[in-house]
Amino acid sequence: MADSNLGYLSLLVLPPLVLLLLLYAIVKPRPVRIPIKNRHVFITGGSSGIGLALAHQAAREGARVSILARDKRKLEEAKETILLSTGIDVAVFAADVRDADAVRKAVDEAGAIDVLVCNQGVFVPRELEKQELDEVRFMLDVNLMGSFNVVKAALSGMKNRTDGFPAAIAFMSSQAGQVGIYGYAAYSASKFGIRGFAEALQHEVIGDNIRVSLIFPPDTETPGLEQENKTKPQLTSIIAGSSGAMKADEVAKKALSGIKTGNFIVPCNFEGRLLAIATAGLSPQPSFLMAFVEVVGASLLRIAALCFQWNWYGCIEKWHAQKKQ
Ligand SMILES: NC(=O)C1=CN([C@@H]2O[C@H](COP(=O)(O)OP(=O)(O)OC[C@H]3O[C@@H](n4cnc5c(N)ncnc54)[C@H](OP(=O)(O)O)[C@@H]3O)[C@@H](O)[C@H]2O)C=CC1
Ligand SMILES: CCCCCCCCCCCCCCCC(=O)[C@@H](N)CO
Repeated sequence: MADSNLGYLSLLVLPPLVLLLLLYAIVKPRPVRIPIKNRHVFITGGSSGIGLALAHQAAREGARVSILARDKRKLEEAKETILLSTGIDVAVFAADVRDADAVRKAVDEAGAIDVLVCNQGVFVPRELEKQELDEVRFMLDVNLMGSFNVVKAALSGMKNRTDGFPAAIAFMSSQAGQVGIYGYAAYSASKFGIRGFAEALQHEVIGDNIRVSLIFPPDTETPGLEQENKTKPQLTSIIAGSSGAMKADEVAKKALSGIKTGNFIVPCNFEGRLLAIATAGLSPQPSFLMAFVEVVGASLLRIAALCFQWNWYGCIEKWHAQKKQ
């Protein structure tokens, strides 16, 4: 009797244990700690919202911080508030990420970067039928091509660093970069594009001990969101409301801790963790425990994903029915 109980027990315990061991052996790139203190953190879009919160936090943790954005006045304001609250003097660079030469000049002047955060972003949600191609191009240029310009400018300096510590390149994506959403055709495309960029880039920079991170925030209270909300289609708000809103400070905290642990996928809230498992795909995963959750959770989360789609398509149908009345 005792023997058969033991048999059942081992049948229950052994498979997950073997799976855990297997995942422990195979996950790559291996886990790392990326130090921030006394290192150069360069943040694009660091004059407002999430980027500004991140600049504050990095400065508070003893990093040397540089921020880049277009508007000189906002940059100076950011510099002032960070100096007041942390005593750290951040370097500011006025440039448009769409201008590759201006970006290169700023990055050269700033000096070799240890932690690069491509956070700049623009978002104008609108049905594609009502959106001009100029607006589509604007989002793709700033969010996607802009990130290429920044990484291209920073890469050789990052590879040639001499302190021996691992470095990081992080991208501020969005949950709209994990699932396409009504009103975000261009925006989602720009953020999905960044994911392909990041996955490929990680292959190319791992040999230089550089870790790539993708951060996926939900709606976050920032000046950008306030602006966006003025013209957001109702259905966009309804669907995006499936994920709870966050404060910029909270997102910055999650982002920085994800970057420091070298995680490729960095979710920011509970819904974000579900999304990360549901969309794990072929992304790298340094944590064997997270890999275990992904493997075990995959089919269950596919069902959850289909329930969300059922709900969203229901909202869209209802909205169309109301419009017809
Ligand atoms: N807020 C939200 O709900 C969410 C935001 N995100 C992402 O987070 C990032 C930051 O968003 P958020 O903080 O809300 O945005 P904000 O609009 O508050 O700030 C955007 C920052 O990017 C800079 N920026 C914009 N365009 C350019 C450009 N062409 N060249 C250089 N800098 C530029 C802005 O400065 P300036 O205008 O002076 O250039 C500003 O510093 C974006 O990538 C966004 O897509 C993701 C999910 C949710
Ligand atoms: C399998 C389970 C799934 C779980 C939940 C799915 C929830 C999806 C919500 C997506 C919200 C997108 C917000 C985009 C915010 C943004 O980027 C704009 N504010 C522009 O900045």
